[in-house]
Amino acid sequence: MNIGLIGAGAIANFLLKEINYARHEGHRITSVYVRDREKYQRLEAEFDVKLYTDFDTFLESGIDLVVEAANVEAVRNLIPATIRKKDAVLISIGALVNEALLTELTKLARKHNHLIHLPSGAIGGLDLLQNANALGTVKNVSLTTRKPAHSLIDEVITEEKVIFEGQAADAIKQFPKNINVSIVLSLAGLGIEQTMVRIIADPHIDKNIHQIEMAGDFGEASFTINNKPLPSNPKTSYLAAMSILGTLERLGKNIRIG
Ligand SMILES: NC(=O)C1=CN([C@@H]2O[C@H](COP(=O)(O)OP(=O)(O)OC[C@H]3O[C@@H](n4cnc5c(N)ncnc54)[C@H](O)[C@@H]3O)[C@@H](O)[C@H]2O)C=CC1
Ligand SMILES: O=C([O-])CC(=O)C(=O)O
Repeated sequence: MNIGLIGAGAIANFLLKEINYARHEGHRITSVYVRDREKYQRLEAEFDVKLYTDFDTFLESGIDLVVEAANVEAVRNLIPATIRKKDAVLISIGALVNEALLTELTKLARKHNHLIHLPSGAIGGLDLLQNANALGTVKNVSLTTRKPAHSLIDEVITEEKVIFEGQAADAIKQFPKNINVSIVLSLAGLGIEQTMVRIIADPHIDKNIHQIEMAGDFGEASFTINNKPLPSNPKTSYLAAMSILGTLERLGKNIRIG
């Protein structure tokens, strides 16, 4: 499968190394869409890819699927055109807090017979949540995210500080680079208004910690994910990048788990 990548930052570089160097069977990144060709020119030789700054030409470059690893604006601006022509894997899932965009993408995917894959990113438990809510009987879902203070705020603090408490709908608007996980959790469960989020800036940790609690007629479940950050962008967890790889690997399988 020839993959087209949007973005050339921390997650994109992880994917280029893992897919094109390790030569994952059946997958290869062949095209990368960037806004600044000069800045990323070295990638062409390093990973044997072609860079594009024109999005239509990128979409027509012989790719089978698009992976977005850029930001929420890129999802808003580029994925409607993508989904008319290709399947897509999105990681800046926070963009889907916009219900009009979510509806538009759902309609386009159905009309053009394409799939939108939303990897579980830096969290887990989404299979359990969807199963537990099969009868609509999950009552509460909450996420507490704790990150190193410098990833979240400019202020220097010596004690941990709760910097957000409220609905996922508002959390992603205030922290679009840090809490995409709250939106995939919302989409898997109770929606953006009923999924409650707390964000804590902690000056004493070096991991991105996500704690999920859920309760309903099925019982209760809780998950804590202590994520190592990606060295090239500590806001982003290593697992988030790996979840795209995992999603791509599962595409070709005839047995689906979960
Ligand atoms: N769902 C999840 O669990 C997670 C999602 N994320 C999200 O993944 C995205 C990528 O993360 P990183 O690679 O760590 O960020 P990064 O900041 O290292 O890289 C983003 C890259 O995208 C490029 N970019 C931005 N807009 C673009 C556009 N319109 N077209 C082409 N390139 C564009 C930037 O120039 C930059 O090189 C971010 O939106 C981040 O918030 C990050 C971690 C977890
Ligand atoms: O990588 C993480 O731990 C979570 C993150 O940045 C996001 O959800 O946007």
